[in-house]
Amino acid sequence: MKVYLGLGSNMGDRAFYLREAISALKGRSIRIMAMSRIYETEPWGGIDQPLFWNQVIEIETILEPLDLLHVCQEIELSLGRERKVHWGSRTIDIDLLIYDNRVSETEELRLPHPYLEERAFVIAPLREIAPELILPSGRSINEVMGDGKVYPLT
Ligand SMILES: Nc1ncnc2c1ncn2[C@@H]1O[C@H](COP(=O)(O)OP(=O)(O)OP(=O)(O)O)[C@@H](O)[C@H]1O
Ligand SMILES: Nc1nc2c(c(=O)[nH]1)N=C(CO)CN2
Repeated sequence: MKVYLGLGSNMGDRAFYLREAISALKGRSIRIMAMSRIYETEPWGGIDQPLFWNQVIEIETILEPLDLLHVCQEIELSLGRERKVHWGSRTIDIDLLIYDNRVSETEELRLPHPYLEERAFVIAPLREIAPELILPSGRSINEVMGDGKVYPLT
């Protein structure tokens, strides 16, 4: 199944956490198919906190959505992620953005990710690796967040 994951870090060595998270995903029935560049982004959500580094990856996996979520959560924990402030600082956050054409409305797992189209820090890197993507809403990736000002590091 084709899945897009969103990664974010705004604590400590952000490059290290992004790299380690991606390398931890490998081999757990997950293949990395594409990786965006890293984008340095203003915190979204109204909390005053350090700049984020964000990245989106495309993976191929046989894991079911909840199993994949649990793998991501284990990796977050192993990299020192602590749940404190909602939308607050974190060493690493791994979100399931899109899982094939699956829709899920449970509290534990919402697919597609509920804020997908409002977050330039997700849309810009996603557009980089999937420029032809049609989002689950039926809108094309180029129609959404065209005004979001986020830039890759390199
Ligand atoms: N698509 C999804 N990807 C990751 N987690 C999800 C998803 N949908 C629901 N969740 C649930 O969201 C809960 C809270 O996640 P988390 O603490 O990472 O929130 P957050 O990063 O502060 O906010 P956001 O979910 O808006 O990025 C998790 O326990 C998880 O079960
Ligand atoms: N720029 C940016 N802002 C955020 C991010 C993130 O990854 N990048 N994650 C959040 C919690 O989900 C809240 N705000």
